[in-house]
Amino acid sequence: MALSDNHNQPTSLSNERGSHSPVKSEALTSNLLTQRQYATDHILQSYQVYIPSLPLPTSEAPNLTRTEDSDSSNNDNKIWLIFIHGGAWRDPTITALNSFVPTLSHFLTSPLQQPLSTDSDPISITGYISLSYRLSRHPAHPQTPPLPTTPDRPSSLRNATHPDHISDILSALGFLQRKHAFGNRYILAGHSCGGTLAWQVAMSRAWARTDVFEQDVKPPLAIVSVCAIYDLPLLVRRDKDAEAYRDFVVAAFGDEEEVWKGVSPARWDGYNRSWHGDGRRKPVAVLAHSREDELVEWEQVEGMERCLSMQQQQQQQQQQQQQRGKRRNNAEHEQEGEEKEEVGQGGWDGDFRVLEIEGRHNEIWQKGEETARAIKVALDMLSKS
Ligand SMILES: N[C@@H](CC(=O)c1ccccc1NC=O)C(=O)O
Repeated sequence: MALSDNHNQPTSLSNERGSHSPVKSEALTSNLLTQRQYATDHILQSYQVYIPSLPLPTSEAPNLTRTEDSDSSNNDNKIWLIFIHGGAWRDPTITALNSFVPTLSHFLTSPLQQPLSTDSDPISITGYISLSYRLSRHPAHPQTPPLPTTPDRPSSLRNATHPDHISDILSALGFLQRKHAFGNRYILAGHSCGGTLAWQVAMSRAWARTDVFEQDVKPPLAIVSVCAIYDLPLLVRRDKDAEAYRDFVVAAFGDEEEVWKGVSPARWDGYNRSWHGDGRRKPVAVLAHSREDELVEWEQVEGMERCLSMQQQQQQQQQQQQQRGKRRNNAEHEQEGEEKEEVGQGGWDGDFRVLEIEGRHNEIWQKGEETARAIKVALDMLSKS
């Protein structure tokens, strides 16, 4: 099977989309986005950004420094949306721009942008970002030997291997957190392997070769993973097209199954340590998956659901233990300090939902509607948390 077919011309799909998603709005939406670099070694270390409160750059002064460095109010309810595209860590035809524009269009043209509650200060999105990151090799997209890299000519070669992809995502988040000072006030959304990368941020592992500052990255308030890969060994063990799947996993992660396990979000048992609330809000996740997804099957989301449920149960058990401990302590007139000793070993205190969405794997990012819906669910969960 050619894993790269039928998705690489997203604009040509506009004919199939019907009247609810006019092409014009997508063309307008892409004009709202500006491309920037978060690092300078590779052309793919870039991002697309749209900050509605800022004037757009004019053609006379495209690089004019706007007020964006200081735009991030400390308002707790103003949060950022950061998107990570899919493409099996390697497909150069799925980009930060084309994979995000349909979703962004839905935010900007549908009632999703309306206040979510009757609160005087509802949660709202203050900036939209879509990240690029270095890609692995792809046999269907051969590369002519690129020109040598110089300080003003970053590399364009696609030969990344783990941990380059996650390292770029962490560099980007660190850069953006320093630039816009949004801390943990962001939703990290990703499609397919972009969802995997989003969860790897929440795993907060010291990925080999990542720089120290990247480990200071604050994980998000919410993760929205759409059609995501959660378990690499399970993905490769499938009956159908196993070789094609193995190819892209090996291109990105090498051929050691232990490495595949270590990077799989559904096999991480430390979310309690790596991704917890900030005292005011619990972390929130939406696992959006379609039963029509022909590339990443439903069993992937089931594995992640089991993983998170188990860690939530540990949390509940621990809370019950603490309650019992407190009652005992009260009864025995113990000193306050002792009950604190029981805290810290527990499970994950987050909240998550599996959201069934509709459509085939690539159709979902091409149309954007279901991704926008999943993000809206996360916003609702956040506004109640
Ligand atoms: N278009 C990709 C394939 C792809 O995106 C994919 C295929 C199977 C399962 C998941 C996939 N993408 C996840 O990011 C390729 O050409 O390799």
